[in-house]
Amino acid sequence: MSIVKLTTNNFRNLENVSTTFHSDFNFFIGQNGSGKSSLLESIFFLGHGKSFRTAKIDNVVTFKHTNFIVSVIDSNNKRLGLLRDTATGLSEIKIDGLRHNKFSELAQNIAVQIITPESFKIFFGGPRERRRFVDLGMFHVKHKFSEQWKEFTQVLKQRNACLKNQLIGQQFDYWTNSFCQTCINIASLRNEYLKDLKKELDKWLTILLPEFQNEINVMYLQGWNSKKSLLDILNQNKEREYEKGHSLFGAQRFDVRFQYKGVAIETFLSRGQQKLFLLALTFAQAKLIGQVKRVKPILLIDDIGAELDANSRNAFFQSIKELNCQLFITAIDEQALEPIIPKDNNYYMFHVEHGRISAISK
Ligand SMILES: Nc1ncnc2c1ncn2[C@@H]1O[C@H](COP(=O)(O)OP(=O)(O)OP(=O)(O)O)[C@@H](O)[C@H]1O
Repeated sequence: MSIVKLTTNNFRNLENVSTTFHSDFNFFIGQNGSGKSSLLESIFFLGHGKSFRTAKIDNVVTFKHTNFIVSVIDSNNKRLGLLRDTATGLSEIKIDGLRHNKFSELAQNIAVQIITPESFKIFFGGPRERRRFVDLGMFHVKHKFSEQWKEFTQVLKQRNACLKNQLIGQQFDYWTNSFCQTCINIASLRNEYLKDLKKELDKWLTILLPEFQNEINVMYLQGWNSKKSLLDILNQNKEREYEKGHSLFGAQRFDVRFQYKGVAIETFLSRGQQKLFLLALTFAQAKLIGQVKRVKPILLIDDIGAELDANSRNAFFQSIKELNCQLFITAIDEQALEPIIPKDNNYYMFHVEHGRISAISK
C-alpha cells in the first residue's frame, strides 16, 4: 500500500491541505518557511504518534487552534486518521472510521522513516536515536517483538519500582528473574535482526558509498556484557542499582555502533558521507520492512540538497530506483532535485507556498 491522499487540518501552517500522491516518487519544492518540513512531519506523526521536531504538541497545532487532524487514504482504500487535542490532551485514532485505543494499531498500517539534514547529528550523537531506529525496524519486521517489548517494559517498570523503593526479597527476585528472561529474548531477536540489516546495508553501500562496502562492522551492544550471565551481573551490581534507583543493565541499554577498521565511522566520514551512510542504512531497513509487510515503506527525505554534491545525488538516484518505497522528497528548488527526477516523467512534483500544496504540471 502507499498513501493516495493526505488531509491535514490545523497542522502547523498546513491549515487545510488535501493532496493526492504518486505511489513512488513525490517531490516538493518551496522557499524556506513554506511548509515542506511540516508536510513530512504530518506524515511522520501518523506513523509514530509524535513529531520528529518537537516533543510539545502545542508547537504542532496551528497557532490559535487547539487540535489538529492528519488522515490518509491508502491504495487499499483504508482510512487512517489521528486527532490530537491540546486542550484535553486526548488522542483519537481511527482506522476505517472505527476508533482504536492503541497507537501501535495505527502504526502497524504505516511504516514511516525520515532523514533530515540533522539526522546524522542525532543518529551519531547518542544511543537514543540508534535505539529508536533499530526498534522501529524490529516493530515492523519481527512479529514477536511488539508483544515481547510490551512484556519487557512492564517487567522493567516493576523492577525499577522495587529498586526505587528499596524493596528486597522474594518480590524483587521474581522481577529480576523475569527481567533477565525478557532481556535475553529481546537481545536475541535484535541480534537476528541486525545480522539481516548488515547484509542489506552492504548492498546499499555498494551504490552509495562503494569504498566502504563489506568493510563496515555493525557492533551490537546488547546492554550487558555478552560473555557474562545477566543475572550474575545484576547480583554483583545490586548496591549500585539500589543507589541509582533503576536498572543499569539490560535490553533497555542496548546500542549499535558502526566501525570501519576498528574506528567509529562518524569520526572520519565527512558530513555528506555520513548522510549517504544513513541513507544506505535507512534503505536497508526499508527493504527489510517491505519484505515482510503488506504496507509499502514510506521514506521522507527533507532537504535532499543539503550536504550532497551532484555525484552523491546521482548515486542516490541509482539507489532509489531499486527501492520499493513511496518517497517524499523536499528541496528548496528544482535544481537540487535535477539528478534524482525520473526521466520517464513517472512522478509528481508539488510547489509548497504559505502552507498550500499545489501540483506542478510537467
Ligand atoms: N504551530 C504553528 N502554527 C502555524 N504556523 C507554524 C506553526 N509552527 C511553525 N509554523 C510556521 O510554518 C512555516 C513552515 O515551516 P516549515 O518548517 O514546514 O518550513 P520549510 O518549508 O520546511 O522551511 P525550510 O526550507 O526553511 O526548512 C514556518 O513559517 C513556521 O513559522
